[in-house]
Amino acid sequence: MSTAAAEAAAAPIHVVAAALIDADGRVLLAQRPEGKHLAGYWEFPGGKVESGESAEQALRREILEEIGVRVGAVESLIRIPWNYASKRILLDVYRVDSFDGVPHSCEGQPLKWVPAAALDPAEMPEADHPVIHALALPREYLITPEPGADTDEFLARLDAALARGVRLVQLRAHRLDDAALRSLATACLARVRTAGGQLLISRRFDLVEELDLDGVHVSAAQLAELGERPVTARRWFAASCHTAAELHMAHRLRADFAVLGTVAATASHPGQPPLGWQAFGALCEQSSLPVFALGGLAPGDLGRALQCGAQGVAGISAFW
Ligand SMILES: Nc1nc2c([nH]c(=O)n2[C@H]2C[C@H](O)[C@@H](COP(=O)(O)OP(=O)(O)OP(=O)(O)O)O2)c(=O)[nH]1
Ligand SMILES: [Mg+2]
Repeated sequence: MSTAAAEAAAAPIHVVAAALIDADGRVLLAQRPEGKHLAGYWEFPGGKVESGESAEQALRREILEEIGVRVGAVESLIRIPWNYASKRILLDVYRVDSFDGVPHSCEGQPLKWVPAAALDPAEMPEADHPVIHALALPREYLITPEPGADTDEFLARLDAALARGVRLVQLRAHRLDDAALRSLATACLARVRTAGGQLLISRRFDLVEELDLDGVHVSAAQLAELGERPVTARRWFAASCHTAAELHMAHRLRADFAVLGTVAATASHPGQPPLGWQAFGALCEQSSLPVFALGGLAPGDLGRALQCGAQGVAGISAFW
């Protein structure tokens, strides 16, 4: 193979797609036509970026051509590198909340609106499964500090974070005995659920069903030991990662999202050399999972994280 041919073979097909969301929080899906790759599956409208076009230009063109609406502001949601048997794609998905016109089928493809919470991976292409998770996840992920003796103060801090808008929380309590952990997790769950949020527990996947928690977040060391996904599909399965190999392992074990760090230097992990934003961004781009940036960050770092292709920012002290 010539060098040019090898490069062409190595470059994935850049596909842009829109998660078009209406005022009721429903997402527009289109059915792929007979005779094409992934025929019959329901996809996000979109198509290939043509030469000379930016991703956003391609998105606007494809959406106008396929469903006849003019797209307003767009927000990058997730970029998914994916290998099908017959082709490699980079599925570049944007969230579109504002558009002009009523979507209609311009190319004969059936369309339907589906509530975001009811998107069914079984009827969508495999590359789209991480998009379903990205749509369901917020931009901020709060990880609690290790609880001290004062439970009331801990719960008051949690209430304050929820009042500030936090909706995804990981209870990270490694030093409590089982009885105290069960009791604190139950108290946290009630508060988080009242706020319309979701509670994951650090490491203890054995407690997820028993306490009806929303999921588990495992350490990188646990990830290496697990043979399979430790919770059912209706719970979150998240993993802490620091390297490309760990992100790959998280994907292989069917994790729903990852937390990647340490991005910046932190007082809590002084020995750990930070990745920096550039290396963080490069790892994020290679991963097909939604990835939260962690380590020495504050909620104000969200913009930077999104530029790197992250789902959002995670943190302990600055978020608590
Ligand atoms: N538009 C879109 N394509 C998707 C999604 N998920 C997914 O795997 N794909 C794949 C299917 C195709 O291989 C490729 C999209 O290309 P396309 O729609 O422009 O092309 P096509 O297969 O219709 O083929 P062509 O005739 O245009 O060459 O990306 C998705 O959600 N939306
Ligand atoms: Mg298309």
